[in-house]
Amino acid sequence: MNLKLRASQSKVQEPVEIKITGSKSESNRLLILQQQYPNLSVANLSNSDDTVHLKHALESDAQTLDIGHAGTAMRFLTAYLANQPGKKVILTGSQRMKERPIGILVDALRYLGAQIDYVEEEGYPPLQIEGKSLKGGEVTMDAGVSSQYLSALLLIGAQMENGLHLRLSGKLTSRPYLEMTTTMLTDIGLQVTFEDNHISIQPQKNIDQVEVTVESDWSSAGYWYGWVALQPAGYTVKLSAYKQISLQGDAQLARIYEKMGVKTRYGTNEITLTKSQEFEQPDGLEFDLTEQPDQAQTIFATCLGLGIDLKMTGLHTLRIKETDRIAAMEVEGARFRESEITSTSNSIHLHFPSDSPFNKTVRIDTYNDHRMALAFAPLCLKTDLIINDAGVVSKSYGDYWDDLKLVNVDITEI
Ligand SMILES: O=C(O)C1=C[C@@H](OP(=O)(O)O)[C@@H](O)[C@H](O)C1
Ligand SMILES: C=C(OP(=O)(O)O)C(=O)O
Repeated sequence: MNLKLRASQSKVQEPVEIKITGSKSESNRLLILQQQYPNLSVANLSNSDDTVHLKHALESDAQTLDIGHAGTAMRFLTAYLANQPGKKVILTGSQRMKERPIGILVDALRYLGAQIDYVEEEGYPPLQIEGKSLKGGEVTMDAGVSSQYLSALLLIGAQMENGLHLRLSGKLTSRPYLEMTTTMLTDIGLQVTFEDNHISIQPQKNIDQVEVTVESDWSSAGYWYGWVALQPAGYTVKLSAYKQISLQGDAQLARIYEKMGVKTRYGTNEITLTKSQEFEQPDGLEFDLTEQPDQAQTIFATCLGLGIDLKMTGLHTLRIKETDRIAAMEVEGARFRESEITSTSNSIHLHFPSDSPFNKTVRIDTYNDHRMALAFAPLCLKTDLIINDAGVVSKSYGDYWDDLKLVNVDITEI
């Protein structure tokens, strides 16, 4: 499905209210925990494809489980299934999933006694997993490639006879996601400590009855920050259901987007985003996104729209996500207006030699990456925009196109 988007900058009006589905990161952790601790109940689960895939995989008796493009589901299921005696499955995913490394997690699980074999290429899915009752204990893992490997192991930590003592080596990446995991474990009643580079989880097979409500997805809120940033002063939208104190690292969007003129007001379970009257556009911005990797495309598209020079660092995980996101930004970003875009293995620079106009109609590819479509869509405020394979958004935010219609974006299938 290819979509054409047209929009004009809105007059200041009564704010539209958008309700965004639950966080996919919180939901995916809770599904794995719920399977091991049936006393846990969950409200406001994400309706994203990734969460639905994980839920189906956990409920399935099939011998082959295909989790599509869902990276966290792949990593979390690998650890979970490895600790399920009697289970024998092949865990696989999309072609891209077969290119996303998993060796660090498999090595750690094997070290703890797991039976996992590579079906095709060493270090990559698909995996053949024969579940065992793992004893747990001490293990060291490289923390610099993906925090998902660490979270995967932590989620089964308390179910192992000796618990888990995890030592992190290297420079930790995506820290807020790891802290989300340790906090959630503590919140449901498990004993966890996280000091320096050492995380310990005490063994515990059962918990008391507890209900957790998933906060809405802050990564999805990012596209609304981008949308508001490109509007005239005074423009407002309301998003629910959000809290000021969040488990999600992307809640830092409120601080990040102040620099692009968006103010955040926190209400009861909602946030109000307003384009500031006082905003003076900076010539250039610089962000280290080691802790908010999923916002790279969003910030890039906003700066492209506003004409702000941008330097983003800390992007080393982007090359192994749904697509090589640094390469995708470089190629697709260049379609909008004259600019210089350069990159390294872990950074991207956007520079405007002059105040260049937008090309009349722009068509972008999305590379099976939801965040390419989600992040670039607000640029329809600047030019008529055609998004190829726009259905990709369902990986995290399937209601996006309907929500954009609420703010008067004219969307047609072409
Ligand atoms: O644990 C999680 O829920 C996630 C961790 C991050 O991955 P990395 O740790 O690989 O950067 C993030 O990019 C991903 O969207 C979700
Ligand atoms: C990187 C992402 O997801 P995953 O790694 O779970 O596929 C994402 O949603 O941006």
